[in-house]
Amino acid sequence: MTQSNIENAAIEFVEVNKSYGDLHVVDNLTLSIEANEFVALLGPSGCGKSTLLKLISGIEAPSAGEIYVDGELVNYKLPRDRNVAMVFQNYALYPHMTVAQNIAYPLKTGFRRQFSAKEIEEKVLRVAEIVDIQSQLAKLPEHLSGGQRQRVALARAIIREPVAFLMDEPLSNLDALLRDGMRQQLMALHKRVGRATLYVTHDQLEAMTMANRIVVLNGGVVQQIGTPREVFHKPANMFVANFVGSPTMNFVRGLVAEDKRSVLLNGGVSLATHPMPTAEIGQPVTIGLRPTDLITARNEDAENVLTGHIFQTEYTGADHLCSLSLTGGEELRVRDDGRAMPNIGDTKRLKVDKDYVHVFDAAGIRIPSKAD
Ligand SMILES: Nc1ncnc2c1ncn2[C@@H]1O[C@H](COP(=O)(O)OP(=O)(O)OP(=O)(O)O)[C@@H](O)[C@H]1O
Repeated sequence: MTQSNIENAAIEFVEVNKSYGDLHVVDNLTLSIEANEFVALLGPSGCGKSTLLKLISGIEAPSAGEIYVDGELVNYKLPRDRNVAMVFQNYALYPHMTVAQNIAYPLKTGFRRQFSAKEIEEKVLRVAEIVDIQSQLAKLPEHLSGGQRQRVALARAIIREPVAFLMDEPLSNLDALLRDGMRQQLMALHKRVGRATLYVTHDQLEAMTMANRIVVLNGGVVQQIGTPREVFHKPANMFVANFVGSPTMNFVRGLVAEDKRSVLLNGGVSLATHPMPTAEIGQPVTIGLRPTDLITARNEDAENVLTGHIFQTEYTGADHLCSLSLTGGEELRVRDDGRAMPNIGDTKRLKVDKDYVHVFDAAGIRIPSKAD
């Protein structure tokens, strides 16, 4: 088939595989990205994120499967004939060209060569204004800051009016403060330009704050595809649970109780969960509790309460992270929601709502509950 079956998909992968020799880098990926959608590819170094962008742009060819851009099969198309624009981490600007020449470059090459000099000048000015770089047009890239170079790279991508933007860690060369600002600018830009964006990052905060949907990858295998809320609140497995969210989720061991609507931790504490019809009574499980979901229990609270001693504290400015040793011997990190300085050796009673008790089986897969 040379036409995609899915209406409105800007990019579509159908059963795509990619190997480099014996190394399997993309494992049977099927994914469709709508026009206007902002999708983050999130995963650790080497999990195959950049490879996916290279497959769409045509820098690499898939070992098997089909890739569609704007409904058209592109497997056999040259990179310059695929209407997508890459934005790289290192900006990839031409050092001997001015900012204006860099931005204009895509209009003078490939299949968009039909513009007059005046039209090009007008378009350059228009996109330079979109990214607020219009006062720097005559400069060479070496005379720009990192943030300004990144905006030139964006302008050069926008001027092509592509079906999709492919962004490979575009903010990772910027310092933390600039990155925060650029993140907001990129989101505003996405709203304004309104094209499908596939955004590669290993930074879960970037993915959570910017994306409509997140594809979590590990070792070339999709772990979960979902909205930021879905991957945060209903992680499909322990990899996702651990990779998304900061500070990272705590994991403690336990068993499924007889009612299949609670778990028993080592040390005998019982935590209520939503009903888990597919769980087996006595099944060994790992229980995931986010440090931010454990709150100080009130005196009258008796259910879903954990007690432990503080053995370490970390001050973050906004709050304290306390490491606790529980009565059953397990350890937990918790965000201290009080203003007072916690002390080593203090006893803490913590309460967790059953909505926030995540249960995983021995293979690390989420045990679904009736609330899922
Ligand atoms: N041309 C190539 N030849 C052989 N192996 C490659 C090639 N390109 C990438 N790889 C390997 O494929 C795997 C995935 O690489 P990829 O660049 O897609 O990872 P990534 O998730 O983008 O990582 P990072 O965040 O570090 O950029 C890695 O193990 C990498 O070493």
